[in-house]
Amino acid sequence: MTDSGFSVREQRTFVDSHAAVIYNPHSVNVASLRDAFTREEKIASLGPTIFIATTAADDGAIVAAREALESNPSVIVAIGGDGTIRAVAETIQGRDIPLGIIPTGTGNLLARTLGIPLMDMKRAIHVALNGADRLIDAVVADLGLDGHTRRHVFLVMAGIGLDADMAAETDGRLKKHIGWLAYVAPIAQSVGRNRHHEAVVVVDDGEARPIKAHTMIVGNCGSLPGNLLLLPEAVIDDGLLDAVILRPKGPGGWARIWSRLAVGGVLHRVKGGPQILRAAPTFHALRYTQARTLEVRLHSPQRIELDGDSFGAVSTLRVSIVHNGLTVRVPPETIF
Ligand SMILES: Nc1ncnc2c1ncn2[C@@H]1O[C@H](COP(=O)(O)OP(=O)(O)OP(=O)(O)O)[C@@H](O)[C@H]1O
Repeated sequence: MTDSGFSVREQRTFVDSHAAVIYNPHSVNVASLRDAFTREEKIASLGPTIFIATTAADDGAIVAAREALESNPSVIVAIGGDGTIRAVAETIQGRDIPLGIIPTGTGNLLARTLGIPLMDMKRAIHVALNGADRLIDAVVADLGLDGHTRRHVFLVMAGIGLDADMAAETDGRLKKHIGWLAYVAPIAQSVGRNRHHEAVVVVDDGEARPIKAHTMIVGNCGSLPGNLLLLPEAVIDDGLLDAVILRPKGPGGWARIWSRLAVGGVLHRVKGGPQILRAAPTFHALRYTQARTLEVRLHSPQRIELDGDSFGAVSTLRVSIVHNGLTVRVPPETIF
C-alpha cells in the first residue's frame, strides 16, 4: 500500500486506464466527439481517451481494433453501424475488455436489442464510459468455399438468401441518404426472383436433413428495422442460436410471412404478446429452430451476410454459440 491508500496495482490501474475509441472520421464530428469523451472520462476517472480512425479498407475496423488493443485500454468503444461493431467485436472477443457501442448505422440492431441510446451520441458516450457491463453471446461462423474456411464472429445475425441479397445489392450511398428504405428495392427484387436454395442442415450434430428454402437466417437478435420481428425467441444471452427458414411458394406466401413478422413486432411490445405469438399456428413457409451449433451444406455456393455486411459466397456454413463470449457496456437500468 502507498500513502494514498491505493495498492500499487490499483494506483497504476487508476492512472493508466483509458478508453480507446474506434471511429470513422467521415461520419462523426471529431471535435465534439473529443469534447464529449473528455467530459465522460473525468466522470469515469479514466485517463485521456485514445482515438483511432478507421480506413475505407475492408479490414479498416479490424486494424483499428488491433491498434486499440495494443494500448491496453479498460474499454474499447466502437462508433458505427452493426458491421463496424461486428468487426471490432470479432477482434476483441475473448480478451475480457468491455465493448462500448455508439450506434450511428442504418439498422443498429445490436444497440436496439441492448437498449443503448440511438440518435443521442452524448448519452451513448455516457453509457460507453459510465454504464454497466453485461455479458452477451457471440457467434463463431466458419464460412467454407472451395476447401478453404474463413472464421468470423458475429453478434446479430447471419443469412443466406433475402438478407444476403440485401447486403450485396443495397446502394451504400443511397443508404446514407434515405436509411433503411434503401433496402426496399433489393428486398423486392429478391422476393420477385423467389429463387430457393437446396442444402443439407445439421442441428446440434444431429441427423443431416435436406431443405429447400429461399432464405436461411441464424442469429442472436430477433428484431429488424420497420418494427418487424424475425426471430421471436432470440435472446442475446441465452446460450442458444435462433434460426429461421423462409420458403414461400409465391406472393401469397411472402404476404403471410411479412404479416407474421409485423404482428410479431407489435405483440413483442405488449404484455402477454409473446405468449399469443407462441400459440399462433405455424405454417410451412416460416419455420424456426434453436440450437447451439448449426451446419449448412449448400448444393451450390450462395452469398452470405454477417451483421448486415456481405461476405461473398459460401458452400458451407458452421455456426456455434459462444455463451457469454463478449462483455458490452449498457445502460444500468436495462439490467438492474
Ligand atoms: N476513413 C474512412 N474513409 C472512408 N470510408 C470509411 C472510413 N472508415 C470506414 N469507412 C467505411 O464506412 C463503412 C462503415 O460505416 P458504418 O459503420 O456507418 O456502416 P455499417 O457498419 O456498415 O452500418 P450500416 O450497414 O448499419 O449502415 C464501411 O463501408 C467502411 O469501409
